[in-house]
Amino acid sequence: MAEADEVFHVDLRGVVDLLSHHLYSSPRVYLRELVQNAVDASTARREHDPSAPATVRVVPADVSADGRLHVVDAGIGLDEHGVRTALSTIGASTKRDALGMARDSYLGRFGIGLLSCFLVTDEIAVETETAGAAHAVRWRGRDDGGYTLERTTARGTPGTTVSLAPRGSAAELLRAASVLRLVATYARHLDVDLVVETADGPVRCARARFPWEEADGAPLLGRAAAWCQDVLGFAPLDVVPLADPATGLRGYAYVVPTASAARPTARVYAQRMLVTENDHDLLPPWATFVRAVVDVSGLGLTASREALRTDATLDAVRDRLGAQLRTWLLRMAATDRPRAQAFFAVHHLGAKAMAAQDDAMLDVVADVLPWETTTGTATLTEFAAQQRIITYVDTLEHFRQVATVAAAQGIPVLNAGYAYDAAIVERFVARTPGAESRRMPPEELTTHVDRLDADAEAVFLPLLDVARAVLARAEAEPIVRRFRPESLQAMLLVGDAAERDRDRRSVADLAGLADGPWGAALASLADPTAAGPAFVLNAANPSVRRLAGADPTLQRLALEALYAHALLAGGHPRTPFDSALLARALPALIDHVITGGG
Ligand SMILES: Nc1ncnc2c1ncn2[C@@H]1O[C@H](COP(=O)(O)OP(=O)(O)OP(=O)(O)O)[C@@H](O)[C@H]1O
Repeated sequence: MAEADEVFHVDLRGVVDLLSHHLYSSPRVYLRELVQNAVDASTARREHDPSAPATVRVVPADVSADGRLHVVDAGIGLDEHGVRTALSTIGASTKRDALGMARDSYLGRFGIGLLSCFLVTDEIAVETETAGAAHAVRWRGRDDGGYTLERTTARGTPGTTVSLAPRGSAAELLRAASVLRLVATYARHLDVDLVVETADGPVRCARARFPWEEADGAPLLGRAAAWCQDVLGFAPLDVVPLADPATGLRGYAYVVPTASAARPTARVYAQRMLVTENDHDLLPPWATFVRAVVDVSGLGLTASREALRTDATLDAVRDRLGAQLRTWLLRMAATDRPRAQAFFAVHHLGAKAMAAQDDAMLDVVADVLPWETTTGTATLTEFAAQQRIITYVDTLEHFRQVATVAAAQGIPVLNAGYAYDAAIVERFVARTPGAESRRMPPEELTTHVDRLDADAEAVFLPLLDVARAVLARAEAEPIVRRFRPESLQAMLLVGDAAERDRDRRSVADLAGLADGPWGAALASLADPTAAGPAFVLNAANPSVRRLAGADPTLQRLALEALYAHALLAGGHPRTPFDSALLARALPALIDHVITGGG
């Protein structure tokens, strides 16, 4: 059989269903599409006749005489041929040029927007007329893909009226209250006279200016902040103007007043019509400290017009906007230190995320951001100026373990326990001539405290024996050292390997497996080289010295209480053994004291 060239067949009902019910996230978009068509028709007419009115009138279903919603424009209209080729052909649009490129002056482009009306109605009626036409055209399209077309008497003025009879479930969306809300959401910034008829008379709804268009002379932050409060619901800490001439983008990035780790959101308008209130692609992911509002003409939209199209242009715009935010931050840090400090106090996480990959930002963070150290608060630059080697611990837990003792001994240790900290320290050192860094394992602190001589240690040997028995299940090794502060009776130092080992035992304890065959399997996972946690008693502390001579029962109870206290003070994760000990240690000690040890 000879090869025949055939074309696809289209199941019209399926296509209409797909493009109306499944493309859009909500039936609310029907009004946006109708207003958009009316605005485009007005724009097209004014290209030939600049004095023509740019008026769009919406008559909600509960206000009109016939119970239907009407959108009336004085736009270019369609003749019979236009109705057949544009309105009755799915995917055809008059808003593209000969090459199929969307024209910048129009909002529409795909030739499917009208179908979104089938989300709220079973039939779309259009009455339309072009300038000087002998007659008008009435078209009715049904959601099964069929339509009728007839000529009607010309009114003598061009324009189009689209009418929708509400479908039961969506009727609410065609009533005045919803229409006003939808118009305020999507269309309040459009440059047309958009009027919604209500029972109380016509309401003018558009022509709102964007905050960057306000020219009332008030300072930038004040006037932009009012808009931000009104639309986004918060008072911004600062405002960063955004502009991208290549895509006609203008906007503001508002610095949010509270710390946030979420991806930055942008409220995006395209040619003044709202696209999305929640875009996550326009700004770089590290810009967690802002929420943006932009209007753009040169970025592609998805077919539902509810999101920016992710493509190379969007990637390039994102980079350029990121550069603008970065420049703003760097300039602020260089020229207005108090403001920069206020910014960093809230947004250190976002700034650190940037600094972890950007050298200029790293310099700012090193210079401005305060870090917690055992010798007080300092910037990285200050700390490095005092210490040749930056000693740091890289978890919060480790810092809690070492902070008191290191502070008392004057050992400078930096808390690099938050996200990005350790990476920033390493990058800073790599960029700073002569600087070095060293990550300190917490158990190393025992080498910074004084050992006792054999005679002094002998006094504590019986106490250490009791401690060993008490802490056998905790597998903590009791030792005695002399260290400052004298007021600290004991500390618990858990190193990396010991931490892993504690986790393993915690699992076994919880599952009740410690003594069965699984216990042996888990035990075999233990790191044989692991130094267990060190429970360090302070020989410089008077209570500990007295405890060395106390009776064994009091020693046992007091040691349990000291261990419990060290656990809490170090903020260590607890094994079930620890929890049980924590629950009983203090009550048992109190009991013992009250009953006089009897
Ligand atoms: N109010 C109107 N006045 C004049 N022509 C209109 C009107 N509404 C629709 N049309 C014509 O019908 C065509 C199809 O409209 P439709 O809304 O389906 O698609 P579009 O606006 O071209 O693109 P998009 O799918 O992006 O909305 C338009 O291109 C336009 O030619």
